[in-house]
Amino acid sequence: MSEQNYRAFWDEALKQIHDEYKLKGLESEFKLWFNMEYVEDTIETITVSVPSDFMWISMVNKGYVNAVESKIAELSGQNINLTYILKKRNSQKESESINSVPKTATIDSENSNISNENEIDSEKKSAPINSVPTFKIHPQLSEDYTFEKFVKGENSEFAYSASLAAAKEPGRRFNPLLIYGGVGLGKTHLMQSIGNYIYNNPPEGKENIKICYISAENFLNEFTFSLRDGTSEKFKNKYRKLDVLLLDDIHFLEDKIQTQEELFYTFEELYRTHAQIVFTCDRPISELNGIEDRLKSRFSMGTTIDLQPPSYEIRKAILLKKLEIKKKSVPEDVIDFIAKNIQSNVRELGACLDKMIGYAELLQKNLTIDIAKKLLSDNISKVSDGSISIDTIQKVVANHYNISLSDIKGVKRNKKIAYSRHIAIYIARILTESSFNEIAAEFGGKDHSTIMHSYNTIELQLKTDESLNSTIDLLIREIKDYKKL
Ligand SMILES: Nc1ncnc2c1ncn2[C@@H]1O[C@H](COP(=O)(O)OP(=O)(O)OP(=O)(O)O)[C@@H](O)[C@H]1O
Repeated sequence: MSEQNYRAFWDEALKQIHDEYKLKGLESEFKLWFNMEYVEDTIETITVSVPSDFMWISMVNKGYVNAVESKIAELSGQNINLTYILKKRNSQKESESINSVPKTATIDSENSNISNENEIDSEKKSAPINSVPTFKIHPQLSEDYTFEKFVKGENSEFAYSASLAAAKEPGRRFNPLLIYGGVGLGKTHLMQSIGNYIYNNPPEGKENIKICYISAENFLNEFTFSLRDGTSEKFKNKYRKLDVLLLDDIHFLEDKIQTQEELFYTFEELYRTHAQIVFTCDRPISELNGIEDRLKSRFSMGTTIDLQPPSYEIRKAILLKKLEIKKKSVPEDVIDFIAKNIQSNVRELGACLDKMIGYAELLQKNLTIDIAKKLLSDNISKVSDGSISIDTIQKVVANHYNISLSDIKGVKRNKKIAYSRHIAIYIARILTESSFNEIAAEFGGKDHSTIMHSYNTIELQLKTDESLNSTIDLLIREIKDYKKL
């Protein structure tokens, strides 16, 4: 079935549902619950964009997604699943700016040995940096995550090569592929690069290749909804017939026994059919708790890659690459300063760079080392100051939210207490070098995945909530001042 055919059914289904709601005087309900936009389709799936993960889960929960699927089935005679991506907030692509990079300020000769361009078949580039019209965008993959945009260093050499090999020969030599390592080191970037490469260079005879990228958390959610809605057959069909499964953050499945069982059978079927399977995890499989042995053995039966933090040279190269992509410039000594001080998390490295660029553009100022020191003081102490204790963080956050210290460490689920606890856990993770397990021990011996969930909740919210950003900045200042007293 061609894209155009499904598109027509989609339009007609939405029109008919809209008419039914109009008739009942429920126009605003329609606007709220059918706020989905068609993106593209494959043989069995239509991808739509929605405003948020929460919105999608509610649409599924309340049966609106099912209503659209049924209407399309009624009109087309085909069982088509809806799947979603998030609506892009604004169309990126800053093509010009006050700081547009002079040609000489892109990756320089000093770093040219770490360019990846020559390693990717010159005639089959999956995602050239300067956007090329032929690059096909997969609805679940970010076009920013390609091999060309990944800076390879000694920390990631094997990870990069194995991922590229898996992408070139899916389902063959590196299958399954497991990439593990700390937060923000590029696991998702490599995983999605594999997806983007295969999507743009499918093996012969596989032009309609079925690729699915999903976080383990969303896999679990979708599976749970399918059980509740009696659509588990549909779920099985969707995942067991894939050509490529990219499952991110499998540590999330600790103690989720039923989902593990489903994943086990999905794995067996995909492996049998030579589908390419890629997993990421925040630690070695041997350190996962609450995962069945048979699944652990499947996770690690192929190639396992340990992604380490990058060296200073690579951090600098990553910053330069990001500037090249954004077509921006920042003075070399400022780049040096960021690369020297932000050591363990590439995501934070990028965030610091964005902060500097944003400042320079907003105030139309030239960046200097002094401005950099001031602007990044919070980030820098996050990694260099090992003297802040979790106890101090708990006290300051508890005091800020006017709750007791025992509550912040305890198990009460009252909204205010649980939220303050999430924030304290998030700050503990970024201000100290404690692992999730160490933080768990300081919060009354909670499960490590509970701590990770708290961290992820706040991290996600920070992406869209400006006032939470200010609150966290304020708390960090209070914590540092507390330390000085
Ligand atoms: N070697 C690299 N070259 C270029 N960019 C990189 C590199 N490593 C990481 N990044 C960038 O850092 C950011 C974080 O990477 P990513 O999300 O892949 O990390 P992760 O290991 O999956 O993190 P998490 O543990 O939080 O899931 C992304 O913007 C990614 O593009």
